Amino acid sequence: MKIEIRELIKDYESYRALENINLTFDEGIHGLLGPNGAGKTTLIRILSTLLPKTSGEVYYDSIRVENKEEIRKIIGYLPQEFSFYPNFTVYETLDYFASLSNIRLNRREILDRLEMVHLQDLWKVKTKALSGGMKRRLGIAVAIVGDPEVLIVDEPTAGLDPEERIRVRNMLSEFGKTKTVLLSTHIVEDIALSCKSLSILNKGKVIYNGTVKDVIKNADGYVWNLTADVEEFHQFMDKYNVISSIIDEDKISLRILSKEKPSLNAINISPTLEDAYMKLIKEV
Ligand SMILES: Nc1ncnc2c1ncn2[C@@H]1O[C@H](COP(=O)(O)OP(=O)(O)OP(=O)(O)O)[C@@H](O)[C@H]1O
Repeated sequence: MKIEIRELIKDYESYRALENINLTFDEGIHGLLGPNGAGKTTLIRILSTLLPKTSGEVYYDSIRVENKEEIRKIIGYLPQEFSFYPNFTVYETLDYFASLSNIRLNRREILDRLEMVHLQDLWKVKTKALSGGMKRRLGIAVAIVGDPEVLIVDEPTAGLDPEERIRVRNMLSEFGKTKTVLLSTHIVEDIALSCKSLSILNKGKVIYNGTVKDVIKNADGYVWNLTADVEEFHQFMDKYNVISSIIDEDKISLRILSKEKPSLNAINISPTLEDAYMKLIKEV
């Protein structure tokens, strides 16, 4: 299913949170990346019919986003913050949310869905006993309970340990094979490892829209590695965008974003998605 966003504007009273957004998403996983306050949650809430837009158009194929009832049948949404009844079991939780969406599932179907998110062995466990990652996976099961065409997820891996992050990413990849998935995050690595395309938002505007590969190419020639002593380190920090610094005995190894070579001993290195993202955000 295709999501088409045209000239979208969102104002919170006098504050413009989204400015002329034009984006199109179809099957596969699309990343939405941006610093805090960029407007990602605002965009996602508009796409999920939870927030009215100020102007512009949003279509799911030919259905307008104003048609809330129809859209809610098409999308599954996993917000950043959510909670379950603590004394419900995993099984009861999924059963309950399915019935809220007027979806009738038999026992086998509920267990099958729990298997999709690798929670089948925990079906009898109360949700209050689940870890953060397990809760997030149950959240995904709830979001996809109606087998939606589109899945919208806001920061699904925040606060998870590396193993759970991989699990959640793999689950989204599996779903994205045939459906449209919109993944909002500020974790650059999640995008690098799972998304076919990427939109970067900053201060309410789209500052990049394209493939992960192309945005990395944009940063070619801009990333430098050099070593400095403590005094030089402070000078570099004042003058350049320093992406990272690692102390190695009495020297400091720096990763710097710069159009020009920052020092004689600087070596040009291949950019990562994080470098490319920082280059755009810092307007280097
Ligand atoms: N209800 C509101 N009233 C006024 N301003 C708001 C409201 N909600 C959000 N904003 C402002 O709109 C801007 C975009 O917020 P939004 O939550 O969409 O950003 P975000 O990219 O999702 O950030 P985060 O990663 O911190 O959630 C921010 O400056 C925020 O302060």
